Amino acid sequence: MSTLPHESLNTSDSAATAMDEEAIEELLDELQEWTLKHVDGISRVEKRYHFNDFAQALHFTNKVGELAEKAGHHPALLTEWGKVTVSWWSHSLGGVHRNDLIMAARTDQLL
Ligand SMILES: C[C@H](O)[C@H](O)[C@H]1CNC2=NC(N)=NC(=O)C2=N1
Repeated sequence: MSTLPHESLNTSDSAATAMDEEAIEELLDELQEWTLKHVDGISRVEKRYHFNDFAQALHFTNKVGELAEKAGHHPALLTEWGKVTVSWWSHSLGGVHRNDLIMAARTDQLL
């Protein structure tokens, strides 16, 4: 069982380094269907969720938005008919932090 969904975000400066790929992949093993992507040279963790129509996809998008606002950590969200793509990375670090994996786990719990 992954502890990720129950962890608090670490916002201290001493924790402000992006994870290397091996460490990210190890944590991704604890999650379902999240993958490591690179966009413009920046790592992110990404998952596509499937729904029956646009309204359900939009509802989920808004729930992710609420989660993000509460945490003060924000994803990229792409809402389409029947699907939502959620991408987490830390803009300030230009890469993936453990916090992003925690947010990924919390996103799964919204379903
Ligand atoms: C001031 C504010 O906390 C920062 O701009 C936050 C907001 N949300 C954020 N979200 C993400 N994913 N990465 C960040 O670096 C980030 N920075």
